[in-house]
Amino acid sequence: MFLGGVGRIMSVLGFLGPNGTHSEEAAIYMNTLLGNNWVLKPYRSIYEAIAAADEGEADCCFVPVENSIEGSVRITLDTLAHDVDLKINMELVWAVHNQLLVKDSREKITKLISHPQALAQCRKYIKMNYSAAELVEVSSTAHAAEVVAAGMKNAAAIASKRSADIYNLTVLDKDIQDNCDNVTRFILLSKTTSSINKTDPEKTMLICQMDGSKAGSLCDVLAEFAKYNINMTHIESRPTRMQLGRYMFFFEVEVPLDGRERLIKAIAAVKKKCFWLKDMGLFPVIKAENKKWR
Ligand SMILES: O=C(O)C(=O)C[C@]1(C(=O)O)C=C[C@@H](O)C=C1
Repeated sequence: MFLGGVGRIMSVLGFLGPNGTHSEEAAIYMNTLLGNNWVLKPYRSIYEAIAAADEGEADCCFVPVENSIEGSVRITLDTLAHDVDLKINMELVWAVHNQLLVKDSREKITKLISHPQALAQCRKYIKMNYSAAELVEVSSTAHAAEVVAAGMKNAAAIASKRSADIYNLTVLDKDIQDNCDNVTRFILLSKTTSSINKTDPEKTMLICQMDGSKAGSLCDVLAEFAKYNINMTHIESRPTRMQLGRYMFFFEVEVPLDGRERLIKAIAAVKKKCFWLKDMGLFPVIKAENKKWR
């Protein structure tokens, strides 16, 4: 927190920088939507943004957790499980529009530079139009735009329209992602579950490890969700980092419309079947208006 222009204490929200990333665009949208006046602070990596919120350098952070084409953002899941003690306050589903940006439109393009997620989201476009181009992965889409703006020869960045404006680049091709339904889920993380958003919670995330050497232990956990009629929206496994072949699970489940009672019972039952369980808190889900939802 720091003192704002009128001497008011303002909250700091960390995001993957530099300015112009999809993360920043989504964070600006959320800031406005919630009527907040948070100061947005760019970090060099998703890990650093999350760590800043955990260590109190930022009050909260806003990071991607899953993309509809490329799947989970593993650094977010792993950091939540292994390195920090944070809660999810809300989820924003954000349409990701990727553009092909150049400094000089007369130059031949032999290099495409972007964040690995964005390169993966545009695979078909790249194959059809730039199959021979070298793919250069960098820390964010906006950083790619920065590099092209700084004069990298024969290079085009895959980044947002906002990046084109900030770094003074030309949009050579619009909406080049493989699917017009390209969306990324972002989560707002902070030390506590607060009343940042007054909307009713719709989901929760649980991270846990069960006895992988015992037959049926995952099935036992899933059976508890089924028993309490709790709908699961996402399941993912990641290494525990302790031993090869040992995994932890990420479950995202819905809060029942008729109340939280069943969910609380289901979580308690699941906990009994796990070595450990991290409850990421209840949170609302907001669909951004930068896409027409079907
Ligand atoms: O590089 C960016 O612009 C980001 O905000 C990161 C990120 C990601 O890590 O998934 C966010 C949304 C898009 O899916 C592409 C990239």
